[in-house]
Amino acid sequence: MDKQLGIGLMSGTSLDGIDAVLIEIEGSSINTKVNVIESLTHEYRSDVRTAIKELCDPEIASLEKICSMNMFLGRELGMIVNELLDKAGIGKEDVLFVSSHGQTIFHKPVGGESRMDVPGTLQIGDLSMLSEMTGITAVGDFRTADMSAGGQGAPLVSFVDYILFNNPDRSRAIQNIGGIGNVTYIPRNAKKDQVMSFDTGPGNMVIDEVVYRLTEGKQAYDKDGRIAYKGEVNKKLLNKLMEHPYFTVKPPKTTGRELFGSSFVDSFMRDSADLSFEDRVATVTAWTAKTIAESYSCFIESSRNSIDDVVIGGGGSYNPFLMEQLHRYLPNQIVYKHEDFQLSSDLKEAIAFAILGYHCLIGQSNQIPSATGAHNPVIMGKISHTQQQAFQRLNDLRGNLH
Ligand SMILES: Nc1ncnc2c1ncn2[C@@H]1O[C@H](COP(=O)(O)OP(=O)(O)OP(=O)(O)O)[C@@H](O)[C@H]1O
Ligand SMILES: CC(=O)N[C@H]1[C@@H]2OC[C@@H](O2)[C@@H](O)[C@@H]1O[C@H](C)C(=O)O
Repeated sequence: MDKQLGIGLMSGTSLDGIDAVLIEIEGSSINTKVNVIESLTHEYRSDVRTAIKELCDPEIASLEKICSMNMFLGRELGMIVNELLDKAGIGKEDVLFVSSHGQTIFHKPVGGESRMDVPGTLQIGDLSMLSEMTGITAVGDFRTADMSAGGQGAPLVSFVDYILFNNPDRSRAIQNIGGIGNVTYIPRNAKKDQVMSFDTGPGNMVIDEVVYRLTEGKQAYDKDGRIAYKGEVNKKLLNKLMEHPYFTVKPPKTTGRELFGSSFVDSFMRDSADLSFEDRVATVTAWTAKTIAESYSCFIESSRNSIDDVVIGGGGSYNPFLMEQLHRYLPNQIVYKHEDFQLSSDLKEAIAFAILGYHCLIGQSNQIPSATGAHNPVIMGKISHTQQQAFQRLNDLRGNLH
């Protein structure tokens, strides 16, 4: 089959904005080959970020605002795709698909007591709007398919980590530090069903919120760890933070703003009231690193499993204080960044969702049940065309597949 052009869009839980990447893709599953052609990052305006953050809080979110934001983000995604194509000098008629993660506003991987209280997840940024704005087939809404098969609906990037990092001689933990942290563990020479994955806990989410509050909204994150470097880690508070019940839950497990969002930071602010601004930031940053390292020793390392390499990605890899702490807590592993493997930490998830979307279109499973806890493999994703020509391009590809 020929190489195809596709676009991946990632709007992650840190709410920093939207990453867009134009790729060339060929092959499938473990033989997938990807080449990045162009990319861009669109930062959310602060009013958009605040509005989305409100939608993540069930106490203040309204149905009307969720519906409007779904269409608004679909339009934003469409504008970004059109901008990316202009930048690359490529016309929509040459692009097979755009695959979008969507903006998670709620994620509940485990149900409750009542019959109707089943697991659910919602990623907004409407696919019809995206397809209509671009004239390209849009793919998205991946997580519900995994949940339908009994999975946690995350981490989905595990499928792509297995393709990119599987190695005959090295066992690897691929660690994303976005809003939330998640890891994919790939033993040496792993078969797909030996891959394990789970959310380790907070990524930058708590650091960002603490910085945002203490700078009264002037700073959205601790750029280059500058604030943390000026502080000291408070051991007593660090140990108290480690007592959060999420860290004792066995994988597969996922989390989000529901556990580590506003209410969590409210209690952190109370518990740390007598510390300086810098000490508070240093402590949450060290804690973030420690949760990652301890999740490996509790849930990955055993008499059968060991980790040779840790490969850090996501925005947290740009925070040197956080990276130093990770080195400190992981003395027995070689700690790399995605860039050491010629992959941009910023773009990795957008590339990953392009790969997931492509597999959906060609009808191949794009998920690893042992990673998400699903009982069987599924093809994740939903497809929207809105325009005849977009549908026709996909139909031609499918004709070539047979
Ligand atoms: N130079 C930097 N110094 C410190 N932190 C940084 C730097 N650059 C990025 N970050 C952190 O990375 C975050 C963004 O990370 P990323 O884009 O990986 O998150 P995401 O994709 O939204 O999250 P997720 O993977 O959870 O969905 C920012 O909010 C910030 O905290
Ligand atoms: C529900 C949701 O959006 N989860 C995200 C979040 O952000 C990081 C972590 O928690 C991860 O498990 C997941 O995203 C990545 C892209 C994934 O599914 O692999």
